[in-house]
Amino acid sequence: MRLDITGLRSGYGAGTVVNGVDLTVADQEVVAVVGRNGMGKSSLVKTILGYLPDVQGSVELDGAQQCGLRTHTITRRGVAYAPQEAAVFAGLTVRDNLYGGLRRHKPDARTTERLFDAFPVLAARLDQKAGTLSGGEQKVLLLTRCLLRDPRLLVLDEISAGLQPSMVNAVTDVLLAIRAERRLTVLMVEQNIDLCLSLARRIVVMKAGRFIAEAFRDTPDVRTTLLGHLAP
Ligand SMILES: Nc1ncnc2c1ncn2[C@@H]1O[C@H](COP(=O)(O)OP(=O)(O)OP(=O)(O)O)[C@@H](O)[C@H]1O
Repeated sequence: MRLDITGLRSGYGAGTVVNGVDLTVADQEVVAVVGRNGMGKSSLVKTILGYLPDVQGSVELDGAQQCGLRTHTITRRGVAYAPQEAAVFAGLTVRDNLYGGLRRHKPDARTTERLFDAFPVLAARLDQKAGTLSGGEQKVLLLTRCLLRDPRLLVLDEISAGLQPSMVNAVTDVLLAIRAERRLTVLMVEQNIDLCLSLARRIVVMKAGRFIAEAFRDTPDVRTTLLGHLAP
């Protein structure tokens, strides 16, 4: 799925937070968005998903306009979103969090096996309440819930936040494998530069609601350049 964003502006009440974003993510491309805290990254992805009410500009998925559509319509078109906050249904079981709302869609068997191999805690605790999982485990529950839906565009907001290093490695491996197998397009907001460089060839830097720089994985010193943009 191709994502085209043009002149996107949004905010909360009178305050503009996303202030003129242009971005194209090609079909099956992975693009990472980095930036310091409060620069509008989460607001950008929430705008794409239809969560913010007052939006100017354009968001197209495979050429079809999404601005003004409700979130459930956008997700039904093949977009899956893992928000920054671990937004699980704490009182429901892990199983119901993973499979609830899937209706007739049957998750791909190979993808399911891969996810349970990577995150054995989910398989082991299918019948326990999701609220009993640790914060990091809840993040991988959200990621797994997204991937079982076989999305065409996966939107991740700081999936690595709160994860221990071994879990970050597992997330990286799973995303690399499933992206290639299921031909996913990925837009990821991320603070972990190493994770960005493992998954994305292109990384854009957001500051005060705009993209101010773009970097490519193969460029010499790209890690240092990106860390420079994140420095206080
Ligand atoms: N619901 C809200 N109501 C009002 N202002 C908000 C709301 N959510 C975010 N903001 C403000 O919008 C600005 C951008 O926040 P946003 O969360 O999009 O940034 P971010 O780059 O994702 O930061 P972080 O990395 O800390 O999550 C901040 O000034 C924030 O306080």
